[in-house]
Amino acid sequence: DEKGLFCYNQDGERVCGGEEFLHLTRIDGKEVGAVHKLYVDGRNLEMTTLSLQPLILEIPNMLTDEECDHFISVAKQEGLKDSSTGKNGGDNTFNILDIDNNKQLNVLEMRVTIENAFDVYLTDEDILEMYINTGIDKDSDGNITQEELGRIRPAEMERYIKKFAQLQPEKQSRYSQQVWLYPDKSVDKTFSQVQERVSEVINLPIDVVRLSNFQIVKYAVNGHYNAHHDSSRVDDNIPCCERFDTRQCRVCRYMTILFYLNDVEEGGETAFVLSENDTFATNQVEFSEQVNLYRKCSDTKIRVKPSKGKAIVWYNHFIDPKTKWMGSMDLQTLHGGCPVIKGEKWIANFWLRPTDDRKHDIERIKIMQHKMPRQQKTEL
Ligand SMILES: O=C(O)CCC(=O)C(=O)O
Ligand SMILES: [Fe+2]
Repeated sequence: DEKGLFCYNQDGERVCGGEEFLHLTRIDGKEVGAVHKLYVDGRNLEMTTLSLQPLILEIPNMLTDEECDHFISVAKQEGLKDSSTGKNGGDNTFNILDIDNNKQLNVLEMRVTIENAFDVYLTDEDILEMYINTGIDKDSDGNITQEELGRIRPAEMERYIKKFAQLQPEKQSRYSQQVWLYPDKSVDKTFSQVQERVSEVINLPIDVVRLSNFQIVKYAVNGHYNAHHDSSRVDDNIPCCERFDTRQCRVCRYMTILFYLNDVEEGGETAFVLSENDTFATNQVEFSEQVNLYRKCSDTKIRVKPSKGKAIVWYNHFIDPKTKWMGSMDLQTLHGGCPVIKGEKWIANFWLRPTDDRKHDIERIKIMQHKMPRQQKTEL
């Protein structure tokens, strides 16, 4: 029945309609500390507003202990691999960031150059040590001239930095292991059940919730993830990666639902770097020391403590008032994972992936519905 294709829950009622019916929703967080009580899947849940700018909501016990254990065991079965941010050289070229344009690199400029090219966060001491070990700073003045830079080949530099990052993995921007689960289909009962629950709790149509990916991440001691955005700025010239399979595409994730799968003995909070009253330019912060949660975690105002089964939810994008679909990115969602101090930390990232192209997303949903007949709740 074409007319009943798209359904969502409204005040506990399931309502369905045609294409024009499908829309994105955004929860009204009301005020910080506001608690919204829910009864879902036979359990009482509470959703608390942690912040309005950016909008962050917390739902303790959204997953049961059994569900958490299940996801960890599936992840272990599939096998976890070292995470990477995809920004770690590889082509033996990199941009030299001579910020003051004086044709030489001071220690700060070298630090930023390396961060940008290899995603490795060195201290000033590490950089001076590199100068000594590679002999690049011929006159030992701490400044690298063009001539001195010419003494080292990019490949050699890359090898040095990579070796360094291997020996001190906490200096990478992201130090964790991960695995993607259930690409496209929700063959796993627990997973489809969780999708249904997410749809009810955040009041988003199940079909939109199913446009998602699911990633399990494990952090050991010192594991962390520097502050970043989960999505990207809207850019009409670059399509979302879901729309065209081109190399030049951007990651588009309307929402993030982050589940904590275990209790962490110490550390491992999720930190939001830009909160409520910060009026400074978010563009600047992205490239400042503040993103370096490995060193700066205790400076952040909003820090969420992991707790088994808890979910935190935030909206990486606003809703476009015209299209009622995914609008501009909320720059204040800049966040990351603080270093684990004791124990290990397991999380599941559940990324909702509508793009800024509503028409195309409707096609994606139709294809998905066609491939995967809607399961009845009683079968789950
Ligand atoms: O580990 C955390 O608390 C945050 C993880 C995160 O931001 C991510 O995986 O994108
Ligand atoms: Fe993230």
